[in-house]
Amino acid sequence: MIEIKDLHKSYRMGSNSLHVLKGINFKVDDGELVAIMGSSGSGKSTLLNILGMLDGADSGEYTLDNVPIKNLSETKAAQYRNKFLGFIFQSFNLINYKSALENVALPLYYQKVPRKERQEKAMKYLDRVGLKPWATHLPSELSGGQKQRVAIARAMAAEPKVLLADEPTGALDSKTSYEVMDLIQKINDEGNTILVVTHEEDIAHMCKRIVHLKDGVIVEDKKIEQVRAEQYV
Ligand SMILES: Nc1ncnc2c1ncn2[C@@H]1O[C@H](COP(=O)(O)OP(=O)(O)OP(=O)(O)O)[C@@H](O)[C@H]1O
Repeated sequence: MIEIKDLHKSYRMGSNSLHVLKGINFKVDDGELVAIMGSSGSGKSTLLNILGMLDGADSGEYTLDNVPIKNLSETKAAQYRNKFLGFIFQSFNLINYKSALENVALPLYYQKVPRKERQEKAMKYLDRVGLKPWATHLPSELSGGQKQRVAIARAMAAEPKVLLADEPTGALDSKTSYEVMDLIQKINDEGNTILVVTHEEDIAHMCKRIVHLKDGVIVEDKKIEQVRAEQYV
């Protein structure tokens, strides 16, 4: 599904350059649930932004679903991003003046899905995350965990091949974090490929594989026995 080879990324700061990713190699197969761990500044978000096609690498190869992501035009990149990738953020990134249902339907609107189908699909995914009764509510009327579940439904609505989650539990208390991880595990059980950036050990152990970044290189990449979140909710 994902393959990256010798990926490098530097940021320019005045006359200085900060080498953030220093030759990253890894492969993610269909159906994996991977935690990307590392201390602050190790390059996790930089890597996720490149995987999410929100930013480009300086050198190296990135192949997503057998498509080489290099030198794509803005339009093509946006098309691939919408088709292949769903995003989940720490701060939910919901639109405050739109209902839960409208938030979930939004990516479908951008994909020009007809209105009726949009509504049906959005409701289906809202139901999938257990929030059908909250469809007409605004984000301000939802708890943090519910907001993240709406964001997960929104990420899933366009039926992407990969879900990329950047600190999805970072703004939540432990119990709510485990509820969100329970949902992420169940979505993964259904065969979806998911990458989760986290600096929390317990959250990483709820994935099936941990990739550990340190100073822009992968220092460890191991499959693990998954801890199920369900027992803590
Ligand atoms: N747009 C940018 N311009 C310049 N430097 C940047 C930029 N984005 C990130 N950096 C720097 O690159 C390094 C890696 O940042 P990155 O956000 O990828 O780390 P991270 O592991 O995700 O950290 P955190 O856990 O704090 O989010 C940091 O030193 C950061 O200051």
